[in-house]
Order: sequence, then structure tokens, then C-alpha cells
Amino acid sequence: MLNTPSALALCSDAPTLAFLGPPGTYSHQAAFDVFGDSVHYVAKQTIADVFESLSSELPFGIIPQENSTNGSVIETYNLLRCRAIGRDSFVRGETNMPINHSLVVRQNVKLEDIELVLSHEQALGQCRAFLKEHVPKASLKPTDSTASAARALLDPPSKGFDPLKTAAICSTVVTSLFHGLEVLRTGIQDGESNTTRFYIVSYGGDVLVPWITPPPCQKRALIRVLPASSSGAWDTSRAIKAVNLPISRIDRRPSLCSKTFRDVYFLEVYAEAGQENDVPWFDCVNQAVERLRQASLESTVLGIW
Ligand SMILES: O=C(O)C(=O)Cc1ccccc1
Repeated sequence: MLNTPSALALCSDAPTLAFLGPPGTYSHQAAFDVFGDSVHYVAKQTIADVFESLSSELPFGIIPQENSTNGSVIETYNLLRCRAIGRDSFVRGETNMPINHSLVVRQNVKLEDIELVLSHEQALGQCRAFLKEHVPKASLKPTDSTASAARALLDPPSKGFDPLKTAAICSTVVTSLFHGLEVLRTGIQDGESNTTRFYIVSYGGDVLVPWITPPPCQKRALIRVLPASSSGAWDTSRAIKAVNLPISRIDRRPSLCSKTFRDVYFLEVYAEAGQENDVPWFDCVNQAVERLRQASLESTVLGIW
């Protein structure tokens, strides 16, 4: 059962964890699965607010990172470009959660009434086929989160928004948190196994993560790589050769520096399962970063777990 942050805040002096709110988001549920009652939950309005709120008073956060149907969470990768990540805050672990989306409306609203669908851009992207088939004429509007889309249905009508002609894509959990809503359809996501992977982040690299069950030692790391401005075009093979560790994913975002198409890369690396290694994983990652730097690739460890 998902507790609301205010309920938990009353009952212990556990550490705090920031999540994309309001209560009832998938981030909230994923956090509750791994931390249960061992943390106080603090709802933030956006993913950026989760990152930016991390401090010694609010040391943990959960961030959606990728989805098996809709791919990387762009907002998260844009934020991973910030200097504070890899300096003050770090990725400390991961958790996967299957996502079952529902189409939620105000009570008595019918499918044929719907002219607008609100949700987090990830959820809109994960339900494309359903939306095309069942509400092809509806406009789609991204919101900060799935639960904030549901909560907006309870707002009074305003210019361009009639809650009696609007639906939200979110978890059914929201109907028990916000009264006056009902589920019109459930299981509306494209693809059989719609799963989102979340990163657990912390302020400081060595504060103990309060898992309710410690996850198996995964030996993973996330490295941010930016080619030196003098080093010509990006050459993927040079980076792969330099890192010399198995790479499970490569993401790429504009670096926003003045040189056109000088992008920032995110390499997620891992240790081969069962590979007996005399060198501790932490040292393997730092040696890989050293090799990248020697190859003129400015590199920062964003997390080792
Ligand atoms: O908006 C939410 O509920 C989130 O936690 C982000 C998200 C959106 C869609 C799928 C997984 C996570």
C-alpha cells in the first residue's frame, strides 16, 4: 500500500527522498517498492526539482531513466549534463517497474467526450497506438507527471481546458488518492512488457542508501564523456576502445557549448557477470576514466553501483 508523504513524515526520523510528485506517480510507487517505510517521501513538481533539491537534508532521490517502449527519458539526460551531477550528486542504484497505464477521467465522462489527453510525455509516448485508435482527434498535452495530469482533471474549467472533455493517462492508484476520478480503460500501453527503469540518486557518493532489501551487487557505472574542443569529430570507436569495459548503453545529448554538434555522451558500463576480477570495480571504473581522459575525452563518473 502506497503511503502519502505526509503520513510517513509523522512516523519516524528516517532520511528523506525526493520523487516526481504528486503522490501516485510511478516514481513514487517505484520508490516505495525499494524503500518502503525506511524514508520520508518528499514530492517535487518536476524531475529537475528532484535533482536540484538534493542536499544533506534531502539526500536521496528517484529519477525515471528509460522505458522499454518509449526509450530514454530526455529530461533526465538533459539534467545529467549538469556539473553538479558527478560532483555533488551521484547515481547509486537502479530499480525496474512494470508500468500499467490507465485512461482516467472525471466521473461520468465517456470516451466519446474526450478532446484532450494530459500526461507526462513518457506516458503519452507509451500509449501512442491506443490514443490513435480510440481518441484519434484528441489533442495531447504533456504535463510534469502522470499524477499531476490526473489532479488537473479536478481543476475548474478555464480557457482552453474543459475537465469534462479531458482524460489523463496515469496509474489507477490516483483514483484512490484524488476523489471524483474514475478509470475508463486500463492496460492501454503499447507493447507487452512496458517497464520503466529508475535511477536512485544521492547527495554525496558514500551516504548509505536505505534499501529495504539490499539489491544484488550489479557492478555498473555511468560515465559522462565530452570530447575536448580541440579533438575534432566524435569517434565512437575511440571511446569504446579507451573505456575497455562492456557498455550496456550509450546516450547522447547536445552539450550546449558554442561548438556545433559537440555532444555529450553517457556510457553505462558494467562488469561481466561471474568475471573474477582482482581489481575492485571502483578502481576499474576510475582506470577507464583515466584512459578516456588520455584519449582527449573529458570524462566524469556520474555513479558507480
Ligand atoms: O509521471 C510519472 O508518474 C513518473 O513517475 C514519470 C513516468 C511516466 C511514465 C512512465 C514512467 C515514469
